Amino acid sequence: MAANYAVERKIAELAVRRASILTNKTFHSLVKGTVSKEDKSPVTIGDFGAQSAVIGAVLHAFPGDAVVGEEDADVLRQDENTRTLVWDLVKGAVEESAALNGEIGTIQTAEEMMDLIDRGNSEGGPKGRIWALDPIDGTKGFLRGGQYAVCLALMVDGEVVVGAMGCPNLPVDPANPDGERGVLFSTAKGAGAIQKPLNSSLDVEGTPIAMNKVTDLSQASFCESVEAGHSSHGQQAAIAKALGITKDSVRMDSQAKYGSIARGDGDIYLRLPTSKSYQEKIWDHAAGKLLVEEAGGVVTDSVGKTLDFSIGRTLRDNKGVVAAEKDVHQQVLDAVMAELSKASL
Ligand SMILES: Nc1ncnc2c1ncn2[C@@H]1O[C@H](COP(=O)(O)O)[C@@H](O)[C@H]1OP(=O)(O)O
Ligand SMILES: [Mg+2]
Ligand SMILES: [Mg+2]
Ligand SMILES: [Mg+2]
Repeated sequence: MAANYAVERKIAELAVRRASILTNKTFHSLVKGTVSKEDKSPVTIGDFGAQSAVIGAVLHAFPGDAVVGEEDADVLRQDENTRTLVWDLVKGAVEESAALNGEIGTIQTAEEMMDLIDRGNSEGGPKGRIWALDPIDGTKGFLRGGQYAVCLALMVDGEVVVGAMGCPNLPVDPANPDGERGVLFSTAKGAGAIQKPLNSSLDVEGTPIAMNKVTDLSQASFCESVEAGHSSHGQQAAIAKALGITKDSVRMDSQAKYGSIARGDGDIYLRLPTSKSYQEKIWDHAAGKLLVEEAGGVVTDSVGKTLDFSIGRTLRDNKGVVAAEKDVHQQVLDAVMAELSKASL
């Protein structure tokens, strides 16, 4: 029988939830009011804190696993002020989440916190159990008070089998954008995808999510990056035109885009390369890709190749992302390839 990874999925949910408590606190205590300054530290603090909160939980449950995490603790080891700030936040979030989350491993000292952050140093690869972690995905969104996500996935022998994503600023009900915020998405291969409020009690199963069935592509809508440097808005507009799409794109930062289309809030996510040299990172796509697939979608790169998570910390053999409901993915991909063939990238 195929493994169902139910325990890993549960731990991933709890880990991401603990880190989301921390990033939320970081925003409210440090970021607000500093956004206009050229000060990167608030987001850096959130990144470090969230990485230790997640890795601590993952390795408490699965001590033999490896982790590919975006950050390392070099700065914290050198800079005592930043270290103290991060440690205060981590201590607080670990205590606060213990009541909500049950026992997912404490973090006792600042040293232990830094060691946990540095356990994210796996080189990835095709063998064994490797977690991919983006402690704050969408740093620009985080600083704006917009969308960002804590993203965690488990890969086994190079294949993504579990994904969890905390989106603290995403409305629970897309039809009620001013209502409760904070969504936890999770998925496991073959088991579908769910969402639940981030602050749900432990026994809440969550609501299954599914992509919209698109019968007429001209009625579809795109979810795209806010940042023009991350995905070409001009080419996206040309592709929309070729497909007869007239609805405005929904723009948001981070992998919340994958979560949004997975729950039918938007239909298509394109990431169109803006430079030849940028290599997408595995932690920027692993959880989101499985969420979309388990909600009825297909995810490829911009020439139709599957995303290859087995070759290290990056997706260096892939260019861009095309995510859409499975029955229309090919049609969207054809329009993408036609448009990109016009460019000299
Ligand atoms: N030139 C680039 N092209 C594509 N993605 C990028 C580029 N530079 C940074 N990113 C990554 O895009 C992700 C968020 O993009 P978006 O919110 O637009 O989808 C982040 O993970 C960010 O990395 P980083 O986390 O290092 O900032
Ligand atoms: Mg990222
Ligand atoms: Mg990040
Ligand atoms: Mg970053």
